[in-house]
Amino acid sequence: MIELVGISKTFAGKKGSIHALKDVSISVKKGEIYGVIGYSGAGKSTLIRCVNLLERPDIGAVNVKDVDLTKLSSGKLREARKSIGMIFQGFNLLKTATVYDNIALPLKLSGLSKQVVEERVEKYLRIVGLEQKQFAYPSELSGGQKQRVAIARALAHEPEVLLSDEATSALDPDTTEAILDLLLKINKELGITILLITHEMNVIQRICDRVAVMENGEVIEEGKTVDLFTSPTHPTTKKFVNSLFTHNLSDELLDGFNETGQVFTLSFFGQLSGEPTLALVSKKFNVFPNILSGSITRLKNESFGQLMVHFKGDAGEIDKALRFLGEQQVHVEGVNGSESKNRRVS
Ligand SMILES: Nc1ncnc2c1ncn2[C@@H]1O[C@H](COP(=O)(O)OP(=O)(O)OP(=O)(O)O)[C@@H](O)[C@H]1O
Repeated sequence: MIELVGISKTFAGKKGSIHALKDVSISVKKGEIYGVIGYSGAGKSTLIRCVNLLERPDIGAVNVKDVDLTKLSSGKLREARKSIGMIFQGFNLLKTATVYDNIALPLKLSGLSKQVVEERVEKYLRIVGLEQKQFAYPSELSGGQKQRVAIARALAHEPEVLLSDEATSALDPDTTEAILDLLLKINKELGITILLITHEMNVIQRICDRVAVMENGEVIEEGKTVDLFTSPTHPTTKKFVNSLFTHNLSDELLDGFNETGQVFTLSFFGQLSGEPTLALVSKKFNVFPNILSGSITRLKNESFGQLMVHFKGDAGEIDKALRFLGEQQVHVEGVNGSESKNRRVS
């Protein structure tokens, strides 16, 4: 549905040129929710703005529905953009217009009849759950309600693709959850493909099928969300994944545990808890696992858990236990407090 092929973008900065995007390629399939995550300055905004050519890449192709938008005349580009909706962190609503008019005015400008405009506004206000607020002004709405209006405005053009530029970044956690649920509903019920950018791993975790991690204008890791959670390879990806799990154990404590055994984080996917597997470990091998901390989180369709475990026992037995865990699709990493050295076992 969306294919960015080898796009690069350079801006002229005060201290020289800034390479915001360096040979970036991503491919978003029809019907999926694709997330791009990165820290500030990674190039996410530039990337998403290239998809509808709000920003024109210096080189590379921007294929949407198999048409390279960079090759289109301005008239054809205007037409092609109709299939791409966009929502923003700051909502971008007209302050002097009611909720109804915020959605209706762009439709009228695109030449739709009065009747179609009315039908669309009503339909999409219903979908975002704001029928009661049609006569309100943006200043009378909460942040979440403003974002719902912006979503209704984008959907009212009946796009096939929705671009979301940090749409939940200005919202509190509960409102973020509600907006993410709405995006899931839009994706599922209306079949709209969603490409979003975010710096929050919980957004990726909750709704994305696939994800690209960006740093310094490059995609440093890309794949299914579940794979990124279970086996992140780049240190930045590991940092994002670990941001969801707080084990709250001091380095001193971990060093102490490592003197009396070995500490590992075990990542479980698709099982509610790792405990049955650990019970098996202690039964099969001469190893005593002691859970130090743990948490379970939900990905879009499955659960993902992480346990920090202290293994006591003979080093050879611990190695056998780790091999066994690897065979059970449990990902294991050694944890050294003060050295924060990680050892991937499987
Ligand atoms: N119009 C512009 N002119 C000059 N430099 C720009 C412009 N837009 C972006 N940049 C620079 O390009 C780089 C990538 O910026 P971009 O906004 O795409 O990153 P980001 O990952 O979205 O970060 P943030 O989350 O802070 O917006 C940054 O160094 C930024 O300063």
